[in-house]
Amino acid sequence: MYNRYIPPPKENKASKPLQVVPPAATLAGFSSSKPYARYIPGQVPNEPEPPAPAQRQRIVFDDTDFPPVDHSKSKQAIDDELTGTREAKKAKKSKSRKANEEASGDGGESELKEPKSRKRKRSEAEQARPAERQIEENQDTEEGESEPEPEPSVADNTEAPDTEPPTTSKEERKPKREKKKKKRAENHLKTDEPDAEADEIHKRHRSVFEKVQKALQAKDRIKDADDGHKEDALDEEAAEAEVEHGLEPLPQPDPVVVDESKLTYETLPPWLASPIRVAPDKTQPFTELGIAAESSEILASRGFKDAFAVQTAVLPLLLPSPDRQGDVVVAAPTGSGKTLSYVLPMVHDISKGRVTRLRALIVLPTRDLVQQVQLACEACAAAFAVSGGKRIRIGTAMGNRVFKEEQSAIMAQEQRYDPQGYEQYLQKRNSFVSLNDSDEEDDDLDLDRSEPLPYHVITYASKVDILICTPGRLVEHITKTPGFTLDYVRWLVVDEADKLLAQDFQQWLDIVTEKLSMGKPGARDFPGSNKSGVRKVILSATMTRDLGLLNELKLSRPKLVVVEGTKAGEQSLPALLKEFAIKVREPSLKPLYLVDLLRSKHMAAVNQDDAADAVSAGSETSDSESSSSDSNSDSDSESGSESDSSSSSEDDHPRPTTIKPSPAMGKKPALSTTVLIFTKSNEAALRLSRLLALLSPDLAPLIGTLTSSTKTSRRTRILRGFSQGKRRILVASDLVSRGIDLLNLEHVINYDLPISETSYVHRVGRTARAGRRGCAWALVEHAEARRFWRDFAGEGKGAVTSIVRAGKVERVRIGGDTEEGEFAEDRVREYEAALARLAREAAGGSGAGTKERN
Ligand SMILES: Nc1ncnc2c1ncn2[C@@H]1O[C@H](COP(=O)(O)OP(=O)(O)OP(=O)(O)O)[C@@H](O)[C@H]1O
Repeated sequence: MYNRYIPPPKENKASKPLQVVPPAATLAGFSSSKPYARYIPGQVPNEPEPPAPAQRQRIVFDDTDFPPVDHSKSKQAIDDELTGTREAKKAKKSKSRKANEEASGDGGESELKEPKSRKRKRSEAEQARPAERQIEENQDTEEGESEPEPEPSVADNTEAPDTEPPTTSKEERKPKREKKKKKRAENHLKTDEPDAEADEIHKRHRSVFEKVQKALQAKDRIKDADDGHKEDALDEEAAEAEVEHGLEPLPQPDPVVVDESKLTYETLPPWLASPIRVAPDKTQPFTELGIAAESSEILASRGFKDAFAVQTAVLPLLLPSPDRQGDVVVAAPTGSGKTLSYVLPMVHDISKGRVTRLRALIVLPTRDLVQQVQLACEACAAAFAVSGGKRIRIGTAMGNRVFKEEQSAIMAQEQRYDPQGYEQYLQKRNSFVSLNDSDEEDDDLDLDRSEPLPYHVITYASKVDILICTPGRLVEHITKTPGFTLDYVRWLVVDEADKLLAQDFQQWLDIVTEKLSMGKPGARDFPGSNKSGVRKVILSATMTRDLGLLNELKLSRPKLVVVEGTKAGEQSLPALLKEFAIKVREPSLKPLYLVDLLRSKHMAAVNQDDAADAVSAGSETSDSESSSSDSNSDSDSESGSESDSSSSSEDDHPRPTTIKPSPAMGKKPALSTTVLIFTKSNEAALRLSRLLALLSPDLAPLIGTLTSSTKTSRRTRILRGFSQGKRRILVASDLVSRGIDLLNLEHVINYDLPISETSYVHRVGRTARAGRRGCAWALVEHAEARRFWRDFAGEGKGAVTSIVRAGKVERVRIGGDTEEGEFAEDRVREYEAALARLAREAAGGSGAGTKERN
């Protein structure tokens, strides 16, 4: 807020060239749509000087170019002072000139030039004075000084002053000002050195100019850096915002350079420091890796023709070999085939036995993953049953049924004739009843309460060789299921290990490792070899770097397998994944950006070429089969959705297939590809899927919603519909971000950004699996731009991402109906109406915002 003094044009006064600078380059804090004049020191015009423009000008000065002036004085006082100063200076200069002439003996040539340039400088100084005054005023305001308001501009009264009216009246201020003037005049007279006061002011000017120059330089630097991605740089506004406040950049300490190689070798144990590396594109026939030809054929018929890279490295470590074998830790990208890498050798080993005992535990964090791994186990069990091996029985424990049902599905009880044992049982029971005289019923222990027949005892036996489970349910069986024992277990697999280790559900790991450390002699012997013990296989696409957590697993002679090109702590994305970022300019209209993306040309099938080959493992389910099973499973009741966990449950599970047009739809679907949209919460997923259906009714039948509260049977139905191409859009919370294998999924959209790099890797890793192509999209709001580019994309200042990718995240402009990216009014109205309807539905109890519809 200041008054501007605009000097009248001065005729016949040569001035330094004025360069018109576009408004974008205005000083911080000076915003104007008009161009302003800029003084370029040292630049001499070739053409005759144009007359000074009559309009108002902004002038940028070089602080060395004019003498400082006390702007609090009247014009007359300034002129007087300048004359005095000039005369004093003249005298001083002629003195020094004389001295110079004497010293240099140049014959007075410089004397001829000097008056001209001095004259020009003075003329500019006079012209510049008002602007200089403005800058000083600004500084004064910043410093909190209460300098008196300057007199209104002499030259320009047309522009109303920006300043607030002063709190004291002019009459009151006048005497004060006059006093000051007098004092200054006295000082001026008193001192023999008239430049002293001027020097002081000069210093202040210099400090202001230095600040201004620094701000300009900082702005130029940022502008230069941004030039590369000018148009679509999502973070450019954030960077500009830094400069616009006129803040000087604070001095920053030099970044600490971490010597990773040194760290790796000095601080990591050898097995972590020197992993086994495998090229990501390596493949090898299963027969070359020690799998019998007969079994390999069955595997091929199920879609597993050759071993994937990670399998070529892990199988030799886990299949029987004369070497001393140890535990295996696998850190490989999403969709690289980690599941088969442990299931194959495990089933191979167990199928050599005869008796069914619990030999293997596979621990996973979610029910969906349990079901998925069950499918892989079933496929491998079939492959090894042909070569005279035992048909492996596979069970699940994940809490999707009442506990008693689960108990009887994994444990069998028999009555065995044993009079002596029966006697002992009676004694034990009597002492137990007298000690715990309680009527309390505990349904969970029903199995234990079964009465033996007279002269018989009850014995328990495992119904399954492999138990695939969630950690919580495993602990329940260990503590509550009679006869459930880990004594014979010789395989422990922890998949999605970083998640399971970070969240120690019911101290599951302590309980399990304790049980595994005990055992009867010979119970853990591997058939056909002299080896004994528990083999541990630990896997994740985002393996933890926390040695403390890894130590809890009590690994024995571990080996680490990683995919080439990654270092300790890095997480690779699938090689055929392409990533895109869309700038959301108007966050309140974000759903419209999503609609536009779904409608854009980018939402096309990306695997059409190889679609015919892509029918994946075990995808025998035909459309007719699936539609009949679909109608059977329409009930949302959870109980009874699985009759026997040890039997094959293939019909209940989604099958990865290529996209087929659904006969039910009978016409070309509104979307030619498949999309998984991630939101930040269950509620957000439910709301977005409803909103999407309201905004694009033709997409409504294709949309499915998956949240952590979706019942298992409904979840299964939705996933099956998706893999059959009936549903093409899944809106989900992070529930499905880990492990879930939807082979026909081609696009992942991060509608809400994930909370961490790890979460980003798992989310986008739902596509581009098993050597197929896929695309990941992120809708990035302005406020999220910095985090997205730095943490996820690994671009820009201070990028610290641990994500390793083949390419770069591409910027794509999508959203809006006009050139400028604005949405047409009718679309905005339509959106607002949809929102209002959503609100009404939620308030009216139809629960659109919270209830699952699809
Ligand atoms: N050798 C193979 N040949 C063909 N397909 C395979 C092979 N191995 C695995 N697959 C398929 O690749 C897909 C991904 O495998 P899998 O689910 O094991 O990946 P993953 O590495 O565990 O991924 P995530 O880390 O996301 O859990 C599955 O559909 C699986 O059937």
